[in-house]
Amino acid sequence: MKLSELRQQTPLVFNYANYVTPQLVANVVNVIGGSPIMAREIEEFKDLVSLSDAIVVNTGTWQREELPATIKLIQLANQTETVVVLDPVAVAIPSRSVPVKSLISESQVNIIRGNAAEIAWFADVDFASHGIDATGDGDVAYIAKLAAQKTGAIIALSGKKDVISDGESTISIATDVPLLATNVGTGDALSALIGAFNGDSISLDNTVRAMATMKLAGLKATKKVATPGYFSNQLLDELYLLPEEELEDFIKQEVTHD
Ligand SMILES: Nc1ncnc2c1ncn2[C@@H]1O[C@H](COP(=O)(O)OP(=O)(O)O)[C@@H](O)[C@H]1O
Ligand SMILES: Cc1ncsc1CCOP(=O)(O)O
Ligand SMILES: [Mg+2]
Repeated sequence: MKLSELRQQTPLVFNYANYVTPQLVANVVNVIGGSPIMAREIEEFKDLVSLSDAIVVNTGTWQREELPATIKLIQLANQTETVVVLDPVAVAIPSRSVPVKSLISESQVNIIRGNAAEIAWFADVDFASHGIDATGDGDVAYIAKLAAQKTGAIIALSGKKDVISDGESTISIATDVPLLATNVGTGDALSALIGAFNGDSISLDNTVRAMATMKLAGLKATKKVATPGYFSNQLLDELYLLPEEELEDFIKQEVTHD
């Protein structure tokens, strides 16, 4: 959906969040115009999925014992055709990849949002990482396309260059906003934004719009502040104030089709 539609429809975004960044994630959903809710009680899933427009599963602080509940959550979302976004934090670390493999084989994730190292794991390509961060170099457009073909999900690969691919079309936004990488949780918040923008229907365009929203708000914040602490607050303000026309112009100028 477009930004004005998002602000009108206030999509309810159910975040199965990590315990590091839920406040930032909830605020980003709120200031853009959506409505966040965080939960992890299995008894609540049926009600919450029936009320939600998007489900965002972040495995950042996941415990292995949560796997059956998470599969159940995604299966419920699949039954109601509610979009599911997966944020597979540091999935390339071998012990973390085991439950993610089960999750994607037993339930259908519609969109996977991760940094280049996380997405490279789905593409079966080596890419250097350091904990939650991607540190390597590689052909990110190729990696995103391959990951989309292997998983059947839309891939939203974030970094200096964002790439969105469904395995056929591949789209890039190469806008460098280094301060976005200084705040832990911008990736998690981006995944929730992707859920919000895809709340009415799942598409490459809606995913591009969400990625462009974070880049443009970050770019605008960078023009006003220069350090990470102020940047975090300014980013929320820029998301809150973002004019739809500016976003659509930014997309026209910055988005390239590979
Ligand atoms: N080096 C960078 N230059 C510009 N933007 C970046 C850079 N690294 C990350 N971003 C932006 O920061 C946001 C979070 O992405 P990323 O840091 O890749 O996720 P994660 O926090 O999950 O590793 C995205 O909007 C992405 O475009
Ligand atoms: C530090 C940390 N540890 C586990 S999850 C997490 C936050 C990850 O946030 P992001 O993926 O947005 O950088
Ligand atoms: Mg991340």
